[in-house]
Order: sequence, then C-alpha cells, then structure tokens
Amino acid sequence: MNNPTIRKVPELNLEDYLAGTELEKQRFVDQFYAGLVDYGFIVLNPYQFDFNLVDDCYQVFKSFFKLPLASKQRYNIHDGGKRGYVPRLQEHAKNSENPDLKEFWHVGREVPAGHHLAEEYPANLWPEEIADFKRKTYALYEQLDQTALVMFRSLATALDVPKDYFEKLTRDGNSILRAIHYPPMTEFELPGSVRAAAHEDINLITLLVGATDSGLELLDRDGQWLAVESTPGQIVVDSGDMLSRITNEVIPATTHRVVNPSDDTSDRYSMPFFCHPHPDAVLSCIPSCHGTGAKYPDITARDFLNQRLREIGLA
Ligand SMILES: O=C(O)CCC(=O)C(=O)O
Ligand SMILES: [Fe+2]
Repeated sequence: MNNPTIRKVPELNLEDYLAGTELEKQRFVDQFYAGLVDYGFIVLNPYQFDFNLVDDCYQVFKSFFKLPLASKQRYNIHDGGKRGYVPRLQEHAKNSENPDLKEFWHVGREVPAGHHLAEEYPANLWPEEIADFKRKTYALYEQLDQTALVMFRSLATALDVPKDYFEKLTRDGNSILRAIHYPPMTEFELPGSVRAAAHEDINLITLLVGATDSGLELLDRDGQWLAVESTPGQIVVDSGDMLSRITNEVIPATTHRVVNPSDDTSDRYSMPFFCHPHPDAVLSCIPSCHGTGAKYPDITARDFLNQRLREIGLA
C-alpha cells in the first residue's frame, strides 16, 4: 500500500555536488541517479541560483497572460507551439482526447546569425506590451541551462560515460522554457479535462522552478499517484522520454500530471525548462545500460521530437 508519508520524492542539495567533499559529491551522484530510477523525480535545493530571475519571470508572464486574448493571439504564430503563445485547449497528452486546461508561452534557444542552427531554430517572439520581456525571460533560460549542465555532469558519472557526454549532446540544444498559466476552473466547461493530463516529457530532463501552487503528481513504480511537493526556492527535476531511450529504460520517463484544484477560482503558474539535445544529436543506447541489447534503434533528436510533437497535437 502506498503511504504518502513514507514515499517521498528524494531531496538533494546541489551544494554537495558543487562545493562538497569527494564523498558528498559521490553521494549526490548516487542519489540523483537512484531518485531518477526509483521515482523519475527529485527535488533539488540549487546552489547560488538567483531566484530573483524566477520572480521577475513570473511577473512578466503574469502580465502577459492578463492581456486581452486578441493581443495574445498576435503571438500565436501557428508553428506547432515552437515559439510564442499557445492558447487554451490546444495541447493534449499523447493518449488523451481532452485538451489540457492551460495556455502557455515558449522561449527557445537564441543562436547568432549564420550559426548552423539559425535556419532550423525559429526566432523567438518578444511581446512589445511587456517591458523587459526578452532580458528577463532569457536570463532565466540561461541560468536553467547552466543548472541543467551541472545535473548532466553528475548523471554522466552515474552512467559511466565521459563527463562531457551530455554537454556534447545538448550544446546549443533545442531546450525550451515554457511558462504555463492554468486559469481558474470557473473559466472552463469541460468535464473531461484536467489542468495537465497524465503524460511523459519528451526531452532528456526537465527542471521545474517552484510552481505557484500544488497539483503536480507523479505515477510511482507501484502505480500510485504521489504528490510532488516543493517550496519556492526549490527546483523539481524529472526524466523524459529521450533519457529513457538512451538508458534503455533503466531510467524510465515518469508519467506525471497536474490535477484540478479544489478551489475553482485560483490560477496556477509554472515554468518547466525542457532540456533537449541539439537536433543532429543521435539518441543511442549508453553502453552501461546495454544489458542484453538495445531496445531502440538510434534516431536523431530531430526525428524523435517531430514524431512526438505530432502525437500531442503540436505539429
Ligand atoms: O505545471 C506543472 O507543474 C507541470 C507541467 C508539465 O508537466 C509539463 O508542461 O510538461
Ligand atoms: Fe510534464
């Protein structure tokens, strides 16, 4: 029987990895890996992370989502949600017919003109109605990108690949900062829909800076839903489909959802950062996870992503 007071997503201190003794470092590596294998989620206390940038971004995105729909729709460029605004009831989970009760905004990687990915990555949109939108949101993007790199280094040790294995895979990667607004339930009349239906993330790992409210749940290995509790100042880290694929499912992509609140009138905001490889990266089974054979053939991150985006109604 699942007892939520006993089963709890492990909590880790990034300081142990970045400034700890060799023993603390190794313990962090082991606990991060075990957390992903056992739960697919860990709660991270970051180290030297500027949470003012998080507050700034919540301010920016709250102001944006408050704009009239006609203003917001100017930034809905129907590119499959790659950049800019995606209105309510657009995205649905892979096996769900009902759309999620959310609207969101995507900020993607900026590369200089002439860069080999400049043609492939769509240009970001920067709403002129909101002051400092670009500076504030991209500063958070870069800070999360740096944090991800540290988590990847620790994961590389656990998986027995060169320390820069994920760095190479994700250099100039297609990572996305998604700001989500879940409006009050009173604004919908859709009995079958939830804030975010059960799904797995497509990417390698996701970093979620503290949401403004609870509601996030993971499906644990015993088939029980478990609340993922975090406080402001923490970052929830979870594993996605791409990590599952290259680890031969040793680290599964954990199913999660955002349940509807008991209170019908409150909003919820969250900001997942989806860490993606660069499009030409080959998703290939890591040797230490090979076991009796790779379950999946090699595929480029580009092909894998496009396949998944079609499945969720975004391509
Ligand atoms: O809003 C949240 O807390 C989680 C959102 C999520 O899982 C997603 O957008 O993939
Ligand atoms: Fe997710």
